[in-house]
Amino acid sequence: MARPVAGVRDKTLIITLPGSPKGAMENLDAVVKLLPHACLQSAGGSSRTMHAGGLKKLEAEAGVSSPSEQRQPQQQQHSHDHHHHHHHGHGHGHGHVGPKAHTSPADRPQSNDPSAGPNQRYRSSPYPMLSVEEALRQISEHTPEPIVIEAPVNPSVVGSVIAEDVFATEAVPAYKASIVDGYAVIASDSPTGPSTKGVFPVASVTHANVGGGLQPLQPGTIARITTGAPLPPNANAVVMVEDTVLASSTPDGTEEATVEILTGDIRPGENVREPGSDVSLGSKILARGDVISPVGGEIGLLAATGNRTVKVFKKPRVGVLSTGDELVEHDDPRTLTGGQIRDSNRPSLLSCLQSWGFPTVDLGIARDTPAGEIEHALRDSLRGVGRASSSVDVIVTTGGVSMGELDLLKPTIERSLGGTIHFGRVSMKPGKPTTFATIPFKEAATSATEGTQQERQSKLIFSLPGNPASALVTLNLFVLPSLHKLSGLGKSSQALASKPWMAPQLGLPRVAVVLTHHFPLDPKRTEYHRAIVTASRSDGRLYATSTGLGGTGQRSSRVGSLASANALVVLRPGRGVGIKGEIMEALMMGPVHACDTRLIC
Ligand SMILES: Nc1nc2c(c(=O)[nH]1)N[C@H]1C(S)=C(S)[C@@H](COP(=O)(O)OP(=O)(O)OC[C@H]3O[C@@H](n4cnc5c(N)ncnc54)[C@H](O)[C@@H]3O)O[C@H]1N2
Ligand code: MOO
Ligand SMILES: [Mg+2]
Repeated sequence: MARPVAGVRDKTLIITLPGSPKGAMENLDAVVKLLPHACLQSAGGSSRTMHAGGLKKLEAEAGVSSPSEQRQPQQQQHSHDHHHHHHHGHGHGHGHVGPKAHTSPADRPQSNDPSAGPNQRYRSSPYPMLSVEEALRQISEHTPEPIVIEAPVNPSVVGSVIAEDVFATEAVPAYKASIVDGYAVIASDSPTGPSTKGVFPVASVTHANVGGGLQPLQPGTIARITTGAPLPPNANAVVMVEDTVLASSTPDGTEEATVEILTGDIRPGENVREPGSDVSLGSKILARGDVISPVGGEIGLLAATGNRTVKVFKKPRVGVLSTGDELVEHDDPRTLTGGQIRDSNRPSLLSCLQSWGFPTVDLGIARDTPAGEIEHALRDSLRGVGRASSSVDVIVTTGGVSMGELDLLKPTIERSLGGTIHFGRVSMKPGKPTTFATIPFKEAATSATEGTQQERQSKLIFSLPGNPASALVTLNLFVLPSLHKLSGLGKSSQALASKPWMAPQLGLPRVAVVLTHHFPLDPKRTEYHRAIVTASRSDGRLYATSTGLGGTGQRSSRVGSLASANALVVLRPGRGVGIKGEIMEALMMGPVHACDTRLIC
């Protein structure tokens, strides 16, 4: 309901906008086309002289460029929100200021309403171009705090982050246990005490799974024992079977009667694990912020200490939706016709998300036409109906975010779902039209920080560009850090404070790599060049080799640029090339290969 308020003081035009980002955008939209004109007027130009041909001169004096100049720098980074489309139409010689008076098509108010006709369609993007860093900051700011759940200790919990310190509910071992197979003995510390060397009657046999009620060991006797079995009362050491020989058998020949121990060097405690010596009862075994890794060590600790469940941060559920009339299921046996293409983004993105350990929901393909199909698919996935059996936390869509008339994601999010688009363009290659939005949604949840009931206010939507390489690169670059934050990664932990090298970072790990050849640079956008990073076996350095150079090698339609790639080399904008031998930053998407440096350099 808010309206922009405007006034002029001296030669300064002052406009106030409402506080909410959505309201500010809408209000700015309403006035932005008039701003150059208003600036010129407030700077002293009269409407009449401007339209009598003095406009160009005044524009030059006021530092406002003409429409043709305006189209050039669209890919530059902008430190503040401003729109481009408002400059279109100047120089057309209209008579009055105000939307109603516009006569030429380019002067008409522009809108993101998909049903708007050609007169009102945007001809330049109204979304400011953000730097990658600013886009990541927006994502971090609008990604909600993680939620705590109690999960069973089993392989499904791998990849989760511990939400509360965990303590041993049982000691390991719970009893005095033998470390070897051999004979439990009563050893002495004293040089004058009885020696373990000699022939001894074998009093009993103890296996690892013996129940209670072991007979105490009498001095002068020994007991056969297996690895891990409890020592009989009185026994304090174990002699390895290798240090003994059979002296005599029972009359029926089925058992040992006496055994000779060949060593006299056995001390009390030898080959014995004291109760709690691996993990003491009540000790802290895992700290808040620790990750339950696929290596198995953390699960092992939880299982060994009697923790049947564990408090972890809930992993976000991610829905993946492809959009576009041209898309055909990748496994459809029919021959493609016309402009049909295989939906490669969905299988590729779902695989990537699953490999990161997140539960996924395949939301299928939503057609651009009939109108409303995309909206319904998004609504269903948020409500947990249709293809999503329960509500998703994050939606990833591909396609429909650029400037085409069937690029419907942005208007659907804003107009139909009441969402807020935090950014709609990023200065990067590939991935320029990447869009990030939040949609209001209420769900009862337990706050990670308070431990109390609170409402999770919004769901996240990442609308990635349809071009396959763009979709996969932006999934890695933008969606992963958000999923990491939602999973509780990076939550403080005392254990981590003492091991700073272990501090988990959000998103892909960053490393320095040596270029094995020249890499071309984009003059304006930061490029995420798909590459294979190998670790040299000889000099301890990492080397990056492109997955494809030349005209089409890194084209954003070429998903093959990601086949065999394990890294994105970050190439800042510039002229010329990144030189062979230069050190650049790379983001690791997969494991490093080991190689012989001579093969690549
Ligand atoms: N006038 C402008 N046109 C374009 C701009 C621009 O700034 N101004 N940006 C270009 C860039 S950069 C990209 S990236 C693409 C982004 O396109 P959209 O996100 O709108 O995606 P679509 O138009 O739906 O499709 C683009 C391309 O990708 C193919 N596609 C879509 N979905 C899939 C899928 N699931 N699997 C495989 N391939 C898919 C689609 O068929 C198109 O070929 O816009 C440029 N245009
Ligand atoms: O920014 Mo686009 O993703 O280059 O093709
Ligand atoms: Mg498009």
